[in-house]
Amino acid sequence: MAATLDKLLKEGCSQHYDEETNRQILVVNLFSLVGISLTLSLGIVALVGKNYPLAFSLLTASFLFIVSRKIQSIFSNSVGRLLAMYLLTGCLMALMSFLVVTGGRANTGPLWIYIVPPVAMFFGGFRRGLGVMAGFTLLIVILLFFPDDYLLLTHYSYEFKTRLIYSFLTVTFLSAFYEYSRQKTYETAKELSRQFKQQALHDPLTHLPNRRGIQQQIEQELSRMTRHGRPISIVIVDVDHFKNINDTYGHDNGDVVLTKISEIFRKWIRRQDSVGRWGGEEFIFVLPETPETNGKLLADKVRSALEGTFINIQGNDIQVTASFGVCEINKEITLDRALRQADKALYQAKKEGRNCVVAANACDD
Ligand SMILES: Nc1nc2c(ncn2[C@@H]2O[C@H](COP(=O)(O)OP(=O)(O)OP(=O)(O)O)[C@@H](O)[C@H]2O)c(=O)[nH]1
Repeated sequence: MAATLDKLLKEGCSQHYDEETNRQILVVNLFSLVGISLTLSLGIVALVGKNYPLAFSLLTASFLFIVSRKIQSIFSNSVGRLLAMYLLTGCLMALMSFLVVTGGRANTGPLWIYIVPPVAMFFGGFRRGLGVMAGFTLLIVILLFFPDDYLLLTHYSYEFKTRLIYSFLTVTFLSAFYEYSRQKTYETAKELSRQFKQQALHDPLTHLPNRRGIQQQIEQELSRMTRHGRPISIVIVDVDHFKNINDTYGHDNGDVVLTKISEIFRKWIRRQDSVGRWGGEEFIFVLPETPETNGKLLADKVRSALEGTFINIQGNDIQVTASFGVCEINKEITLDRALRQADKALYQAKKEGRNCVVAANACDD
C-alpha cells in the first residue's frame, strides 16, 4: 500500500531533473490524487442525494484531475507540466467559484476556497501565484458582493462574506510569504552549491580549471571523440626554472607570475580549447579535434607568445619561458597512455634545453 502510494506520488520524477522540477511533479501528483479522491467521493454523495448540479461539477472536476495527471505523464516535459498545473489550478478555481455561487452542501461550500492560495503558490511560484490569487480574489469578491446577490444562487450574511474575504486574504498573504521565503532559501542553496562546485573544480590562484576540473573536460571531449572519431591533442606545459623566480622574487611574486602565465595561455589558445592548472608550475591544454602535428604548431605559437611577453615584477621586466610536451589521443592511444607520453615528451623538451615543444611521436623510446 505504502509502496503503491509512493509510486503514484513519484510518477514522472527523475534523477535527471533538478530538485524544483521534481517537487512540482510531486505536488501535481499529490494534488491530483487528493483532488480525485475528494471530488469523486463528494460527487457520489451528491449524486445519491440527488443534488445533480453539484454532483455534475464534482465529477467533472474529478475527471479533469485525472486528465491533468495523464497530461503530465504523457508529455514528460516542461510544457506538459505547465499544462497540468494550469488545468489543475483552473479546475480548482472553477469548482471553488461554483461552490461559492451555489453554497454547496448546507452553505458550507465557501469553506473550501482556502485550498486555493497554497495550491496556486505551490504550482505557480511566488510571482505567478500572486497574479493568479489577485484574479481569483477579485472573482470571489465580485461573486459575493454583486448588488442584490445577483450572481449567487444562495444567500450569505454580510458578516459572513466580509469575514470570509478577510480570512481568505490572510491565508493568501501567509501562503505568499511562505512561498517567497521558500523560493529565496532554494535560490541561496542553489547558488551556494554552484559556488562549492566552482571551487572544487577550479584553482583559486589562476581561476583556471584545476586537475579535477580539466579531467572532467577531457572526459567530455573523449565521449565526443568516440562519436565523431576525430583525435584530441593534449599538451603538458612546465614553466622553466620556476624555482629561480621564487628564490629571486619570493613566493608571492612567484604566484603573480603563475597568474600572468595563465592569462597569456588563455589568450593564445583557440576558443574551442581548454587550459587547466595541472599542479604546481605545470599546466595542461586540451585541444579537441586536433591531431598531434597541429597541436605541436599551436603549442609553439603559445610558447613564442610567452617568451615574447615580459612580466613586470617589482619594477623588473622578467622573461619567462616554458617547455611543452604534446601527445594525441585517438582510438589507439588511451588518455592514460597519452598523458604518460606527453610527460615523456615534456621531459625530452627539458633535456633539449627548455623553451621548446616536443611531440610524443618524435620522442626517443
Ligand atoms: N609561487 C609558487 N611556486 C610554486 C607553486 N607550485 C609550485 N611552485 C614552485 O615551483 C618550483 C618548481 O621547481 P622545480 O620542480 O625544481 O623546477 P624548475 O625550477 O621549474 O625547473 P625546471 O622545471 O627543470 O625547468 C618549486 O620551487 C615549487 O615550490 C605555487 O603555487 N606558487
